[in-house]
Amino acid sequence: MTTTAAAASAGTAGLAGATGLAGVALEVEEIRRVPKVLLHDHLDGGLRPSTVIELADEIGYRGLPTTDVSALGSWFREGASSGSLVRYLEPFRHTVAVMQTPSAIRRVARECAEDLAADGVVYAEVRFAPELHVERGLSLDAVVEAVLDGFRAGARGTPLRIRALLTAMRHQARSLEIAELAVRWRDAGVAGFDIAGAEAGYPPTRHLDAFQYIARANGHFTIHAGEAFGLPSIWEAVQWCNADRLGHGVRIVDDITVERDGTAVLGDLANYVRDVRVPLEMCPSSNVHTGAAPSIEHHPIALLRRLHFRVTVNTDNRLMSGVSLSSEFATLAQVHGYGWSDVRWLTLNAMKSAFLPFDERLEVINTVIKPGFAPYVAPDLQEEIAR
Ligand SMILES: O=c1[nH]cnc2c1ncn2[C@H]1C[C@H](O)[C@@H](CO)O1
Ligand SMILES: [Zn+2]
Repeated sequence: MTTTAAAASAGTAGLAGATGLAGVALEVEEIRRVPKVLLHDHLDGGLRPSTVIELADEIGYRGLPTTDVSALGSWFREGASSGSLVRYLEPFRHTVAVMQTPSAIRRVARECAEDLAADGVVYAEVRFAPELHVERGLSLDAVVEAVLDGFRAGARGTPLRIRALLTAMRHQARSLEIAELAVRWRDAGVAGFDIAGAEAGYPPTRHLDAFQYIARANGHFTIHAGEAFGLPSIWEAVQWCNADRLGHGVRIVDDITVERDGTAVLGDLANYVRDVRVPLEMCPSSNVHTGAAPSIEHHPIALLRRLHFRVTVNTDNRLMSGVSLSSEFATLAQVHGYGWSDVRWLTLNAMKSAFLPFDERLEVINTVIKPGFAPYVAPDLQEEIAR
């Protein structure tokens, strides 16, 4: 199912979604071969289980629930499906515990870049919270330096371009400091800023000074919002903080009513988010695991994609959710019938929304993404929706 002929029949970029040839869902191995873009992936949520065990052994960390590689992978995945963001976040204490020295951080970052490149990702923004990696005395700058070193080493010789986003933990009070750190490292591989962690009780406006600092420095930021809390969180992120993108943003569907005949009526906030093309960094499996969506089948991505929101597909935490970007697309293909033109549309959405300079985004689109999908999407289906 990888020929042009097969691709020519592989669905439309239109409203109905699409499957591969004759309703056959795209396979993960095929999806791995097309160029993809990842905007929302946590460094401390994507370690290889074997690396967690080896690093724990090196530093004498005794807190792991098991030292069997396969059992540890399963343990992380099982813990993730808790239906609650707060519980979903608990296992990060183990990955963070083994990422406290420059060599460990460098290794995790290098392997992250290697794994993304092997999955066919050509542009990635990977985020982490520097403040979580200072337990053994590292400075915030040393943490960032180690990550960027690792990214460079892992991406060397591959088509992957990789940048870091610096995350501040929303329940802590270091966001301004982290925003300053992001601006300090902007020319060395840091593309932007973010806040993450438990959402309920910690609204985006709590960190307004950090966002305003980034804005005054002409920088970019995204905000985890509308995942474990609803519209007020999205509204604050967009209208008070002026977020460039929304991490998840799934609860924007609370501002959309679908009539019996399928007609969708958008509220003011949903209209605004769609009108100004606020990119939504959707992470389907993670959203099911944290309870932000009931299932992949009933995930808001289907409606939002149908309504032409600026939807993108992401992994969030490859270790905890047991996914890769290719597997997320394969799951969507299987459950929602997405075909090559849908994968291409979602990929173009992501590249348009990247925190890279405009000319570099255009270069990736024109020299990597469009040629990479050309064998799979018939020319008449390659028209993408404006903006
Ligand atoms: O989906 C998420 N929502 C909120 N916070 C998250 C999510 N995934 C990971 N995090 C947290 C846990 C990590 O330790 C932190 C920095 O990557 O970000
Ligand atoms: Zn996230």
